[in-house]
Amino acid sequence: MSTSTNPQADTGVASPADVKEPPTGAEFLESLRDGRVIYFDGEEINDVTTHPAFATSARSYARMYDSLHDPKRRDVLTYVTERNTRTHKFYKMAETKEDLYQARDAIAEWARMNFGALSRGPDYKAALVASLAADADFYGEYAGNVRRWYEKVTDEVAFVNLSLLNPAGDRSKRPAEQRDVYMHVVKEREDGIVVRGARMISTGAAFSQVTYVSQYIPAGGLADDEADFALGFFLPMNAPGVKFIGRGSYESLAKKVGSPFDYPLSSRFDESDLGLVFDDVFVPWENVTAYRSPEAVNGLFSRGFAQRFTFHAAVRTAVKLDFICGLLLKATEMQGMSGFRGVQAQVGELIGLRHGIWGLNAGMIADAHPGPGGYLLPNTEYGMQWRQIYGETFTKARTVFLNILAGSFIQIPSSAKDFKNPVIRGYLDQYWKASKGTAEERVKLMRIIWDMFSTEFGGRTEIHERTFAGSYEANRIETWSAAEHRGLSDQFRSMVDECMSQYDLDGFTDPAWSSVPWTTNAPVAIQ
Ligand SMILES: Cc1cc2nc3c(=O)[nH]c(=O)nc-3n(C[C@H](O)[C@H](O)[C@H](O)COP(=O)(O)OP(=O)(O)OC[C@H]3O[C@@H](n4cnc5c(N)ncnc54)[C@H](O)[C@@H]3O)c2cc1C
Repeated sequence: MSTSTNPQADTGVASPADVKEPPTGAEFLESLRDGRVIYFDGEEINDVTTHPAFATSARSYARMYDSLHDPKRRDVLTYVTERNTRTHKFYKMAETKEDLYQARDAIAEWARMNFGALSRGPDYKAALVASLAADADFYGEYAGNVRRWYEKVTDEVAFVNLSLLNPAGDRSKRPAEQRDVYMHVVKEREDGIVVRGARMISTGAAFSQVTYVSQYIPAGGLADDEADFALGFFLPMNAPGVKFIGRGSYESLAKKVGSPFDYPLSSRFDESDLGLVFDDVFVPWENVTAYRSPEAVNGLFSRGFAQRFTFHAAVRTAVKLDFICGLLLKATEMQGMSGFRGVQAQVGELIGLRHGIWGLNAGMIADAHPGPGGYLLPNTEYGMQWRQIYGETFTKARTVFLNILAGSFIQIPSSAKDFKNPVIRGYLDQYWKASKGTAEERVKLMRIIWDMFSTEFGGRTEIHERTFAGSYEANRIETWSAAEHRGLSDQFRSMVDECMSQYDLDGFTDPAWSSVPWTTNAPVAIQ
């Protein structure tokens, strides 16, 4: 990898020492050719950089890596660590609010490159490794592994895949009753452990360089007697016995039935969601961060990861809402609707929802609080609220588009080829045009909106935005439990106690009110 002069090490001392630069896009793509096993469409594939289901989306991530070297973007995106490595700013464990502002801007810069479509770039996993490292001592004998993996992932800007959820299986049963499905340890060896079972979904797995596996049991966590399931470890994507099972590819669908003009998002921002099977996989001790410890595994979420991942997600989704607002503004202007009061009210409502997400993110920084290791965590409460409202916000946005654009969605010709046929084009140019825009411009815009909300890619987008950060119920239960743990609920209760202490059966107890004579025959003015 290339080196260059270091202008801005985070030691604060300008140093002429050589900086280890991040991977380029080409180096990133090369790293994915590691022989990993992905089952897709009835076959085993090993090279996602050439396979039609993944290759174009892989370039969207490569572009992000290249941007780390772009002189126009580098200062917004990167900082230089004390190890003299250049990396994305969100890997930094925040010491000041300024660190969080800088992280916000770096996350937003990357998110704008894909219009908020790629939810799990390497920066999302920075939320994970930095929260682990800030809290390394919590992992006891594995603290050294936690620190070493943090440094490795940070210095290499490694794309980490995160797998926390068990397959749907039978939700009425505890993990111990589902050993045949849920991943757990089956053997302890001198040099490591052997694990077996499956995991639900890993977004971005096809493009990741390493997997982190732990456990998240919504709204409660693992019990003490479920230690076989209480594991945390890093694993190379090509570890023997690891099998990934892909869902349908929207990129591949776009290639089969259309063109980038027809599927402008599906065709290049399909971030992939792969199921994971561990077919007796060996994990060496040096990769383990938690072993048979429900306490360590349950702690991951609340002790930093929840705060940092919701911070990342709030920025990414706020950028996405910027884009969605732009789509709505352009579509309503193009079709002569923007002067209608009812339309203005709906556009205004959507813009307001967008403000709400940016505002929550600003609150996460303004009201950041100390977390493990003394590092600053984005505010817990605003992060929890982002989890609750963003899914509904996305669905609301979709509803606004359906209400306003209605039949325009369907008045989209079958493919870009129609514009290339002079006979069809003649009719389209005449009858498919908008009040402000040619037929081609109008269809081009409608195709983005349709892809955002209503293609197979759009359907996946909605379920993703509603639940990737937890189920509807878990998101709300955890807001309640965080309020209990952080003393907020006691504050709420004490306000009620104060109110109730101001009067009793004999009247007001507080002199502010009790000093006024209480007359039961006070006149009631009726007008
Ligand atoms: C597109 C997408 C990408 C994802 N990417 C990732 C990823 O990269 N990594 C990862 O680890 N996970 C990922 N997930 C998983 C995601 O975190 C979960 O889907 C989410 O937490 C919801 O879990 P679930 O579908 O298992 O819902 P469940 O937990 O099954 O809950 C669904 C509903 O069932 C009910 N319910 C379930 N269990 C109980 C119970 N015990 N008691 C009472 N009621 C119950 C509740 O009403 C709940 O709202 C992804 C999900 C999606 C949709």
